This record gives sequence, C-alpha cells and structure tokens, in this order.
Amino acid sequence: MTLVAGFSIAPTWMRGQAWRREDSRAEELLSGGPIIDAVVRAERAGFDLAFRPDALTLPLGTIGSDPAHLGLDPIVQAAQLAGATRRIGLVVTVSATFSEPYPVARQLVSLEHLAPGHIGWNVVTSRSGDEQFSVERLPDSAARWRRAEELIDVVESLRAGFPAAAMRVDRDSGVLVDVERVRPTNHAGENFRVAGPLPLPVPTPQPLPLMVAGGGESTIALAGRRADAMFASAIEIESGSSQRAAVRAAAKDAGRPDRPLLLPGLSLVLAGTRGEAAAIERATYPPSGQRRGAGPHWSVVGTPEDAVASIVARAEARAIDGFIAFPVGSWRSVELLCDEVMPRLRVLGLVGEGTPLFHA
Ligand SMILES: Cc1cc2nc3c(=O)[nH]c(=O)nc-3n(C[C@H](O)[C@H](O)[C@H](O)COP(=O)(O)O)c2cc1C
Repeated sequence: MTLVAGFSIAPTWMRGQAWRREDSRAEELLSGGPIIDAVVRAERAGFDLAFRPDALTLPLGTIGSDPAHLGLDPIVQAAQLAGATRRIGLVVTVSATFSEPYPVARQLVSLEHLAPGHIGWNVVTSRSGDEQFSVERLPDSAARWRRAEELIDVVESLRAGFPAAAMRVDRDSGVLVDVERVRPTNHAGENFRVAGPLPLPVPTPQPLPLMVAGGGESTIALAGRRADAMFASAIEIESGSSQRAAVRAAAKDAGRPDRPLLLPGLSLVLAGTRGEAAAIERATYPPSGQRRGAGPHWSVVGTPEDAVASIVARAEARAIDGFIAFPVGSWRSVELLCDEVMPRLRVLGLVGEGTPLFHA
C-alpha cells in the first residue's frame, strides 16, 4: 500500500507560541520565504502534495498572540510556490460558499499554466466568514454542499470549454485561436448562471484533482460522487476506519472504485526524545491557552519513530489512504518530518511511488 503524503503549509510550525522562538522567522511570514523553504524541503523529502487550508475570518481575540489566521491569499501563494517547485502537487482551498465559479476557474487555470499537472483544489463550504460577503445567514450544510457541487460542475465545464488544442498561433493563416474548438458553457442552475468561455485555454484536458474537506453526510455523499480525496479530521483510528468505509461505500454506489482517498490531518510535534517533544508541546500551547494550532486532528507528540509507528498502525488498520502532516511546535518538527519520518516511511514502502492524484 502506498500512502499519499501531504504537507500542510498553514504554517503550523509557527502557531501557538512557537512564533516566539528565536528561529521562527515570524517576521518573514508574509514574504512567503519560510513557506517556500518548507515546501522545497517537503518536495525533496518525497511529499506528494503541499496543501493549504484557508478560512476567511480573523478573530481579533486570537490574532494578538497567535499567527493562526494570518497569511497570503492561497492563490497568490500557490503562484509563488509554482515558481519555486518542480514536482510537488499544490492544492489550494476554495470556499464554494463564498466564491463564484468563473473567477475560481480563471485563477485555477492560470495556476495550471504556471505548474502544469501539479495543481489541485480543495473545496470547502466554510462554517464562518459570512460577515465578509453580504450574506444574511449561512445556509445549512446540505445547501452549502449542493452549491459546492454546482460550483465544481461549472468550473469543470469552463475548463473543458477552452482546450489547449484550440490555441493555434498560426502566423501564416492569421488564426490565433480556433474558435470552432471553443465550447462556451451555458449553465443556469440553482446558484449560478455562467456563460463562458474563459479568457485562457486549459493546459490539461483531465479534470483537476479534487479534494473536499468535511465529515458530515453531505460531504461524504459528494466526496463519493466526485472527489479524488477527502481531507478529514480523525482523532482516533476508528474514526478514520469508519469515515474511509463511508466514503468508499458512497463511491461504490456512484460506480467509482478506489476513490476517494481518505487523508486525515496529522499534527506532529517532533523532537529527539518524547520528553523534549512534550516540553515543546507545553511551550507551544500552555495549559491556560486554548489550542488553536492544527485543530482537532490525529496527533503525535514524540520522536520520528513514534510518528512512523502511528502512521504504520493506521495504514495496517486501513484507516487512512494517506495523511496531511501539520508539523507543529518549531521548525525542528519540519526538519524531523522531512529528514527522519519520510525516509523511514520510504524504506517501509509506504511513500514515494508518486501520487495517483496528479496528472504530470
Ligand atoms: C477536516 C476539515 C477541514 C476543513 N477545512 C476547512 C477550511 O480550510 N476552510 C473552510 O472554510 N472550511 C473548512 N472546513 C469546513 C467544511 O468544509 C464544512 O463546511 C463543514 O465541515 C460542514 O460540513 P459537514 O457537516 O459535511 O462536515 C473543514 C472541515 C473539516 C472537517
């Protein structure tokens, strides 16, 4: 079994109180520098994808002492990362609740030109953020996921409408674009009316690798029908096993074998000894403070060997198809994850075969 190894670029290693460490590079957070360094390192270590969750709220109560919600726009950040990486997949989060499909498609296709075959998207439906979008009240989860599915349909229809083959650039005949090959979308649905075409051709004919993030019935149903992977919260092994069984059952009903892959978040506080890791965890999230780092996820506080053992146990229990690793506590967690955990997983044959998610 080969696992899909995802690396979170949230960047969780600065969160909580970790930004206060001398070596945190917190001043450079918005230059993108530390994140580029992390993703380049993750690419070298054999990670399949770099993943960026995203929320559109900035709680002032948190921001005074924790950079959890600060960061560049994910599309702009992915453009920067596309220039710095060669192989790793770049998965950007799109809130279907607060987005229109036309600009989303245009942004994603633009990214595809910068990193052909390496772009994926993670569709979320957001439990908050409505204050920013003239929305009276958030619709319930089922309605938000219906809108998400319609948005996915329209984005893929727009992508299919302007294939790269239509771009002729024939100087002799004067044909720049073969208009016959452009098929404008003509969508009118519950949430969107979109005509198209996009103002640029699409480099890859396949649909974009699609992740969805959630865990309720509507997420699972949509993931089964459409997604390549589901980003999930699975604190215990059993939660991973049952979510994996549920999405696979939904996919079977939709006639899709081997999809979607269940990728739970995995928070890792790593150090040379368990005692040291526990001390870093306490310093990052003092008992009095609320834990807001990598959220409610499967968590290992310990050595690289402990992380490997935990991943192996979940793989053997068929509770995961991969993981999204959140290195927490300090930059040392990034280093140990890339330089100690990944090589051990590779020796065990658990990572490194190349992800089935991306087309390049
Ligand atoms: C593991 C996980 C990660 C999520 N990540 C995001 C995110 O990055 N941004 C966001 O706006 N919503 C995020 N969500 C919210 C979901 O997209 C969704 O709105 C919510 O889970 C409700 O759907 P559900 O009842 O089917 O789980 C996440 C949810 C889960 C469970």
